[in-house]
Amino acid sequence: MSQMSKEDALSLPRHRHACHVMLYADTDSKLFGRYQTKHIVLMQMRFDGLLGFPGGLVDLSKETLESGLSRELEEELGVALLVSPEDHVSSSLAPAVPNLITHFYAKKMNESEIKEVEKAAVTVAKDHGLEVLGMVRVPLYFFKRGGGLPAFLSNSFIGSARSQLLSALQSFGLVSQQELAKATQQANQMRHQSQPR
Ligand SMILES: O=c1[nH]cnc2c1ncn2[C@@H]1O[C@H](COP(=O)(O)OP(=O)(O)O)[C@@H](O)[C@H]1O
Repeated sequence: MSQMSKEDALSLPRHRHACHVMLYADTDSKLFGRYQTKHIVLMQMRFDGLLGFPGGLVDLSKETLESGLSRELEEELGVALLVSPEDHVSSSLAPAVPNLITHFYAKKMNESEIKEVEKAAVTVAKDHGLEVLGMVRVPLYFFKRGGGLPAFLSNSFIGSARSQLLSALQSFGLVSQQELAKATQQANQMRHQSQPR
């Protein structure tokens, strides 16, 4: 991923710009009544079967990065979520799409706000069942045989969504560096094992 500042990205004349956001919250909920889950992180299953973050292309002739992202969120999540310039995390050239810059944001909410988003995404969001097949929570824990975060990371992701997720989990302190290294290593093994022979 070739990162650049938001200002440098905005000064490139012929590039298209896409913005995506990681919504997250702290939680006390216990899985099976026993395992502390600590954090909620939202991603979505896209129409193409790939995992990604909510968001999309913005039109800088009509809107700012943040207002374009809020418009996309309204369509995909069914709620008007304000994303501010302070929520910006990184801007990068897209790995496989020419002339595309992806801007990544992260917004911390509380657990009840996240639940409202999940509810609206199913009930009122225009894109539900079409461009977006469903919101998913990222399992941030480990179970035996690679269950949890390693299994989640062994799925297929759109563009740089997987590396955006990994760097955000680390920089916001949601998963330790050591656990992330273990998760990516196990995920790679799982991907390898599931290749057709
Ligand atoms: O979660 C993501 N992280 C990084 N890049 C993404 C993510 N989702 C989509 N992209 C990239 O951004 C481009 C436009 O995104 P998206 O498909 O969400 O926009 P659209 O709904 O406006 O068409 C995609 O072609 C893809 O390369």
